[in-house]
Amino acid sequence: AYTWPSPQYDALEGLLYEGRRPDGSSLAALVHPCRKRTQTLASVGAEWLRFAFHDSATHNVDDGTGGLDGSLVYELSRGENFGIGFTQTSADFELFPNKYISRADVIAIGAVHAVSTCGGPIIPFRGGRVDTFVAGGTGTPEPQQDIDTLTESFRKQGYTKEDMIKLVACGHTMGGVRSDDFPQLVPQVDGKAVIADFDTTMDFDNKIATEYLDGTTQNVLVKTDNVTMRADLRVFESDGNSTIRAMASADVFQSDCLDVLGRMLEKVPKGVSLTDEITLLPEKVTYAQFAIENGKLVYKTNLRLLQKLNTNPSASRVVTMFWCDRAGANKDCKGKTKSSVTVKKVPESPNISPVTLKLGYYLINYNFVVPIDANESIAKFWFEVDEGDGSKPTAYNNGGNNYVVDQDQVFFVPTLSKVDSISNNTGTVSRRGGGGGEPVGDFYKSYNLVVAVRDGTSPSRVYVDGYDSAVKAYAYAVQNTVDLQLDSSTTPIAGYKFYKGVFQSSGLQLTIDVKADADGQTYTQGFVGTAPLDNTVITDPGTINTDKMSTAGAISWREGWTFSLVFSLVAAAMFNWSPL
Ligand code: HEM
Repeated sequence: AYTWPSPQYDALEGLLYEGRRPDGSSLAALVHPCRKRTQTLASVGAEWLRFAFHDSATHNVDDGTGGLDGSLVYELSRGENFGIGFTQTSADFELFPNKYISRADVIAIGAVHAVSTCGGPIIPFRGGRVDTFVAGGTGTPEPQQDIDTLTESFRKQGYTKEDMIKLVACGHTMGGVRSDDFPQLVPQVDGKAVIADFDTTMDFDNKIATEYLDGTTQNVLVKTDNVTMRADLRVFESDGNSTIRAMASADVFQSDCLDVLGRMLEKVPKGVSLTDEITLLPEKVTYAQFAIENGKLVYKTNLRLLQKLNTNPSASRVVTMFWCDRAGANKDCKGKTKSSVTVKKVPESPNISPVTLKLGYYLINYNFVVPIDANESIAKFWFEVDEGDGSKPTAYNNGGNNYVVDQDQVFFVPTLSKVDSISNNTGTVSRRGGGGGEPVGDFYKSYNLVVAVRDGTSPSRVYVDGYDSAVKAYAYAVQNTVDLQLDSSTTPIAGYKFYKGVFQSSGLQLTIDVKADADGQTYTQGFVGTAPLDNTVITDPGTINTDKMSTAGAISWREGWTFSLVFSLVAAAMFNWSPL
């Protein structure tokens, strides 16, 4: 079962169900709601699904090579990967990989979002795909191929003939053939580029099958006069139309697609093992960290709860964080337990991820900022949600383990750090495995990082391991270690002194592991984001209560009620959104 923290699970779950990076950049918003591109009017979802297929299609069951491994970005000059949709999709995806989410996982999550937002099933997602930086094998099917070649191509990918028919129907229910890419099949209209949709809807539905069967199909790969290019016709009739006939049922269509697309996303090279299925966490702790804000030491975190669509939590709900000190008279809650109510409630639109929306939920974040006395610090925390209706409060305590703060020796201080964009039009970067000489882009980022180290600790080394795979043109990830120096000019705050150093990255999603070697061990704050640094929105810490019991059921107080209610109204106004 899941326990916090599970950095890879947490990261994958976030991109899948929140649809965005921790800093707010949204992947899902590019495709949802089943969007068309402004310029080309192409279905973004169709482009993303095709992208996933073409990356996956190099899987070879005979030697275990290829599959969803991100190799497609190095294979775009091949005839079998023809089309502007691929270039646009690779640009969509390039911002989203990080240390725990490979480029191939982004491609798979993109396909899950695409199918789900256009009305298809929720394809179960497992993560852990491993990226390659070289082009893979060939063998992706092409429309001029005869049925034996097509069948062999799918066999090599690990599919039966029936699977092949299903996959083509499930893929070609979205999008179409472009005059730009296949002018011999689709002529321009009035001198303008067009897309000939495979069926009459943009949706992920059984129309691709029903229209084919009733003879009204507009699918170019069935109808074109250019008989050689009638790949879909050859595929669909290759078993006497029996599979496609079954798929005329809306239910069969959805369940067949769930099955074959699920398997398509799990075609990975031999040796890659995927995670368990990433399911939506009913409660999730995010952004847990020490911080120094307004010259004071605080501990910040966020409890994310699910809320059913079209419902609101009780207006009298009070969400409280409890914690035990790490040192002093109340160490490990031997004396008093501290608590503080949420300082801000932020409901998120269900639209943040089409998957969460389809599951029937939206998310509410309860932010906590609690003042910390460095001499007492914090050892572990948990939450209680009291609906204020007389029912027993619900405890969220990480399955009985509580949320453990593993160390307080070293942490990143965003509010004292800053980032500059530095123009850089001259350099080039080599793309691994070919291409080469890609422009670096117009700028790189220079991060002035400040890290707090507990006074009294005399570290032999304070350093930052940075990782950024969201780099232009799918070049190598930026990966570097920078040693930090004691900054004796900044007065220590709350028992912490500061170290600083500069990290440079041409990427767009730098995360850092902050480390201090001291007392014969390495203290680490892992996987910290570097946005928004000196633009961090600061919320004043809440008030500490020390006289409350810590066990669920024993809480009888209501202070903070008005406080939390006011904040929820402010949050609703600020975000100009309220749950339907
Ligand atoms: C026999 C195998 C297949 C052949 C010959 C084939 C061929 C094609 C061709 C020629 C296009 C038009 C591309 C363009 O104009 O840029 C296309 C589009 C598309 N294909 Fe396939 N395809 C096959 C299988 C699949 C599979 C298995 C999937 C996914 C499960 C898929 C998903 C798509 C999608 C979503 C589009 C629309 C893309 C868009 O509108 O941007 N295809 N396919």
